[in-house]
Amino acid sequence: KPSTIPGLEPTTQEDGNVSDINRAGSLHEFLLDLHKQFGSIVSFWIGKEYVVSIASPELFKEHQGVFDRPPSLFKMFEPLIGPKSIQFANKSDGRARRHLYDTAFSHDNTKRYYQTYQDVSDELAKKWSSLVKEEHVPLSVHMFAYSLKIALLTMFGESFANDKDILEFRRCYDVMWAEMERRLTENEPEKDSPRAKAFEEALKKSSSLTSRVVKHRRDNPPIQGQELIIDLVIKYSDGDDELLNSDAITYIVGGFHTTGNLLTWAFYFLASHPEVQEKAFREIKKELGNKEVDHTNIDDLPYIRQIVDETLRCAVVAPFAARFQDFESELGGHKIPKNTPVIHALGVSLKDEKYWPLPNKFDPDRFSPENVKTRPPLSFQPFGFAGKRVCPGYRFAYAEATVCLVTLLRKFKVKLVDDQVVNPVHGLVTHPEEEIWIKLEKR
Ligand code: HEM
Repeated sequence: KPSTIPGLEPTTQEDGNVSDINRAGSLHEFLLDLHKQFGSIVSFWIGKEYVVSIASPELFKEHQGVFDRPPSLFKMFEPLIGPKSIQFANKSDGRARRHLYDTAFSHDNTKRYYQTYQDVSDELAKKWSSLVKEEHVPLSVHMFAYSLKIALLTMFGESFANDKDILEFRRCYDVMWAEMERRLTENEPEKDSPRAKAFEEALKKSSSLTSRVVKHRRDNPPIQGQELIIDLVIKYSDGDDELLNSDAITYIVGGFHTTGNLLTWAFYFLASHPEVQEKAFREIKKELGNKEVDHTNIDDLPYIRQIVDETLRCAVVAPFAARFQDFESELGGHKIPKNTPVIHALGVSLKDEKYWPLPNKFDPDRFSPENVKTRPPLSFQPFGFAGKRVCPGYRFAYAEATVCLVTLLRKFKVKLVDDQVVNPVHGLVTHPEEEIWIKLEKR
């Protein structure tokens, strides 16, 4: 045993505890069980690799300065985001990229995206208005269309404003993402199999869409201070097109898949908790009247923020992050062998009964100012917490979700279609197993 950390012996030499993870349904559910059994620091084996997982504010604090991410745990996403993606960049390269790229999502720069959030929200509101009464609406289809359009417009610019390209990108993306999720539990497909070919074709098409945007941005550089993430990636990659494509797709994937799911879960919770929906509506009416939400008044909507926070917690939108150190270290009084991946079990800590009684209950009041004061800040870290490498898009996600919620909730009551069983699937991001169907009533 490489350390004194409690946990599992490998079930088989070859797979370690992979069969146990598959049996649990997902890494998140496996970790929920393991931490319940052994405490806030645990160990297990993925194949022949020894892995540690932590899930408490105290242990998170000890890891707060660690930047490097273990490449092995996210390897299966390499075909989609490319080996040179920021996801895999460590040390000075990773830090330099984050330093540059983060400027696109700084507090000041996020202000300029509000108009896009609003325009795309208005488009969706118009579509909802045109639906017939009692029509069944596929919630995640609508939320993903919304979040993809926003991601492409704000990160790639207006040259991607064409709905045909957005739909084409979406189609490619669905093929690629479905293949990535299959690879979590199945082997890679044979080289020339239909599955492999479909993946390659989708990747080629989406890359050619990206290349067109890059050419357009190179030919029409933005004025200083107006750079989007794509311009900063072009700058950093300095002619390395593989890096350029990798980081461009990483930001689109990071920005659209997560927020699409956040909004899907938010509307699902609101539809199943009409009293919360009414309270949100009253706040919007009282604080904004008919005004749009923007950076000057978003803080006047604390209850909407509570709903977003409770959605991130209760749905566990992103269940984990991870770090490693290339030297022997100590954590929770245990020695950690060098290069051991340490999972930050964000999702396990978001369901810790010590801080979240009845953890599966959706209750935005957990985030009232009085209740927030009773918990350590590291008990709620849905965007990660370590090494100045938290999710770069957290401000973006809050603002995008708020504009969408305000625009739609002030115009519609959202209800669930009866008799649905909604089950979460916890991959790298948590999504519903099947489509969630809603009905709309005009206010
Ligand atoms: C509900 C919304 C979101 C959630 C829950 C979420 C969650 C996360 C988490 C947990 C990480 C790992 C952090 C770590 O390693 O400590 C991460 C990384 C990342 N996120 Fe997000 N994210 C969201 C939205 C976004 C948005 C809107 C963008 C783009 C603007 C984005 C882009 C990224 C990127 C590029 C990384 C990797 C950064 C790096 O390697 O340093 N995410 N996100």
